[in-house]
Amino acid sequence: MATPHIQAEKGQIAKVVLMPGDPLRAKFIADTYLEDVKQFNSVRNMFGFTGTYKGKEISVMGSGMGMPSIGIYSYELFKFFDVEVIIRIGSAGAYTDNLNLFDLVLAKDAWSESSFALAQSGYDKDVIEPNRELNALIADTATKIGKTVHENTIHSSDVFYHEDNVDGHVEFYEKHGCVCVEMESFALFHNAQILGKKAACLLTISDSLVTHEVTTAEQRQNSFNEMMEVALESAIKL
Ligand SMILES: O=P(O)(O)O[C@H]1O[C@H](CO)[C@@H](O)[C@H]1O
Ligand SMILES: O=c1cc[nH]c(=O)[nH]1
Repeated sequence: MATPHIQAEKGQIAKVVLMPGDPLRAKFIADTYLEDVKQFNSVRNMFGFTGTYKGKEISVMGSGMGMPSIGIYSYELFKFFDVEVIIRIGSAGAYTDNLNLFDLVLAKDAWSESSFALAQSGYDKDVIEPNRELNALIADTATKIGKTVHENTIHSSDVFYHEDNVDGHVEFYEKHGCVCVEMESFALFHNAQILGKKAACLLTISDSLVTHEVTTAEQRQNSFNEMMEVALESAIKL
């Protein structure tokens, strides 16, 4: 049955969903990698598609930016559409010069200042883990297809633009061990845990807060092929 934000019937969404923030990246993945594609959502232009990859049914859907947004979509997918696994595939800003543009990071866990989990379920800690078995599968898949992934703690932030009087990338790296920043995983991992489902987060470095190198908006939409291939090759083993 459709929810306020997803206009699909249960059987139209696969058990495994790949979830970029950008709905146009979801469309790019469906157009580039999936066969027999059917669109299942266009509410608020948050595009969702189901198709097959190497014969396995997979869905791909945008999450929007930030925890309130992915909090809604991931909750509805897990709770009302029987989705079992969500692999977020996002962009991230590097907090260390050990990471270069286009490097892949697999979130070992997500540290956050967000009140999302506290408000949602009373969870009062600031770190949440993804599903460990799913992470092991993704790391193993990456190795098998010749891609390097850095498995580290990430910062899942509520804020894209910080003022100078509060902690910035140096402090997030030194105090909390976060190697890069994105804005959704903490809420995704939380929803997966409270609903007994599985989630992971694979990221491509799109810019560096240390060196100030950046990728373009077009590259962020279309050029994250290595991450997409690791996610797809992992998804067919689930
Ligand atoms: O590229 P996506 O998946 O949107 O991820 C990152 O990019 C957005 C900020 O530009 C935030 O959503 C952040 O998490
Ligand atoms: O959340 C994000 C994503 C990419 N780059 C950043 O600086 N922040």
